[in-house]
Amino acid sequence: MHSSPDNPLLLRIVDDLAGPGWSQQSVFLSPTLTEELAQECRARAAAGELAPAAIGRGDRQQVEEGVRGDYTAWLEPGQCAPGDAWLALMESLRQTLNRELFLGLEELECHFALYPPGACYQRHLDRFRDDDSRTVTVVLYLNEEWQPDEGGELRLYLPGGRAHEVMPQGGSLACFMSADFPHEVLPASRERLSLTGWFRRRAGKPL
Ligand SMILES: O=C(O)CCC(=O)C(=O)O
Ligand SMILES: [Fe+2]
Repeated sequence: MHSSPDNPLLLRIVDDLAGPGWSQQSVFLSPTLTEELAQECRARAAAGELAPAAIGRGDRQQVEEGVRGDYTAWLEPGQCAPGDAWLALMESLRQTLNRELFLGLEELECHFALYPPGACYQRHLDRFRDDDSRTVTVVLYLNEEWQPDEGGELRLYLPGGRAHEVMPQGGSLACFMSADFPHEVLPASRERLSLTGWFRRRAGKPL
């Protein structure tokens, strides 16, 4: 798939990542595709295909619900049509980021995440101590008609002690440089669905 240099949403993300390093797009994906992805996530949950998310890596992986209470399943190419449409759009974003910012992003790993009511993900960085390949984080939200009093915000910790909160509204997108922004997911009063991806460089490459 070739990149689409004219997609203004992708160029806005490029500008934001080049500037402050993070981007919030409130209207990123069509309601139709958003709902199809939400249905795929719910179908996988109903089929028992979502697993409690672990923290850490390799043999140090462990499930700690108080730290991270979501359930996840990887999205791979060829699994479902809406998933493939999403991966194609992310491929355009990858190529645009490489062309404009020379990030050298080589691949995307992507999972559905379901947070039951009350689940959270405490403050963390999307990088492992022994692997710095995750370079850009991208989160698409799949929740129809999210209300401000339902919680579940992504809280991004910005330089200078400030924070920015993103409501997990369906079709909206949060994107940030993985190494630079500690963040957390606040508990919500309803189920919270998302599709989270990380653009990776080859492990061990200097930044
Ligand atoms: O769902 C979100 O808003 C962020 C999830 C997250 O931080 C992660 O999976 O690493
Ligand atoms: Fe994260």
